[in-house]
Amino acid sequence: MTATTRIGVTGATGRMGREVIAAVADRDDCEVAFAVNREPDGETVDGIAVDPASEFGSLLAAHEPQAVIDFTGPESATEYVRACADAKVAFVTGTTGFDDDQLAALEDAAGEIPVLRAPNFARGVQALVNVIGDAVKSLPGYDVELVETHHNAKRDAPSGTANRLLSEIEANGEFSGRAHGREGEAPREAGEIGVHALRAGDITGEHEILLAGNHEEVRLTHRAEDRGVFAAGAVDAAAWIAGQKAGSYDFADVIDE
Ligand SMILES: NC(=O)C1=CN([C@@H]2O[C@H](COP(=O)(O)OP(=O)(O)OC[C@H]3O[C@@H](n4cnc5c(N)ncnc54)[C@H](OP(=O)(O)O)[C@@H]3O)[C@@H](O)[C@H]2O)C=CC1
Ligand SMILES: O=C(O)C1=N[C@H](C(=O)O)C[C@H](O)C1
Repeated sequence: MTATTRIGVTGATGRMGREVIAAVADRDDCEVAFAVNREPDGETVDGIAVDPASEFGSLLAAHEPQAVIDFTGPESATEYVRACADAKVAFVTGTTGFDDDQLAALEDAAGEIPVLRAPNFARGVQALVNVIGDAVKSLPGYDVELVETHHNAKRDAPSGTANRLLSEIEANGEFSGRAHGREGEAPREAGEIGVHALRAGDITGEHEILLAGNHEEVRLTHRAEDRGVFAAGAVDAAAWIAGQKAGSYDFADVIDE
């Protein structure tokens, strides 16, 4: 008999929180231990009662989940990870837009519990992260432009995924800096990476990297067609992290195992 991973869900009434609860229900080896949101109004999601975030600490103590899955905002994720560290519960976050202090808080917690942070839980994006460095290395001197497109309620720009891809690109080529959007009269500077964030409608999430030079172009595109893809990856991560020791992990650790 496989052990059941009991999962606490934050941001439960948000776009991703709802998907996470549905993804947990799709699996035989996981269950929702509890769900919270900032100020729920007696809501339920898929029959699960959503409690106020102010009760998070006492819910951890009462339900003893093996992991928490968080898709909220950087400030609240930082508060949740501290409470998880105090309760010795593993923490998986897909939240993006962390500043350096918030990233340091996640690192601190990772000294006490397993913490997995991934800006994108789609397996296709992980594949893109794996190959983009080689593509850039193979095409030195080519112009690189990144375009990410998301729904009109997304707060952070560029997306967390874009930042992750940009780190890989920068680590594998000679670039002078990032140019965010463009206007005015100057031509493109050699060595800059163009970065463009589009926000429109309910687009789930698209990332495209264009490499152009030598009278040719290469376009590497990932398009998420459904948020369920991200949620399924996050639940895979929670099931995996429950057995890990304290430390910082990313989605590649889950996929590579
Ligand atoms: N890693 C990945 O694969 C993916 C990552 N994301 C990231 O996940 C995050 C959430 O995205 P999404 O679900 O679309 O956003 P939503 O705004 O739809 O949901 C966020 C939820 O978190 C709650 N929340 C926000 N701030 C707080 C707080 N301070 N305390 C308690 N609860 C809070 C919100 O509550 P309220 O309703 O009260 O505002 C809301 O229910 C974003 O950072 C996004 O970039 C998104 C998709 C995939
Ligand atoms: O906010 C979103 O919706 C998404 N956010 C993540 C990001 O910032 O990269 C992942 C995905 O693209 C959807």
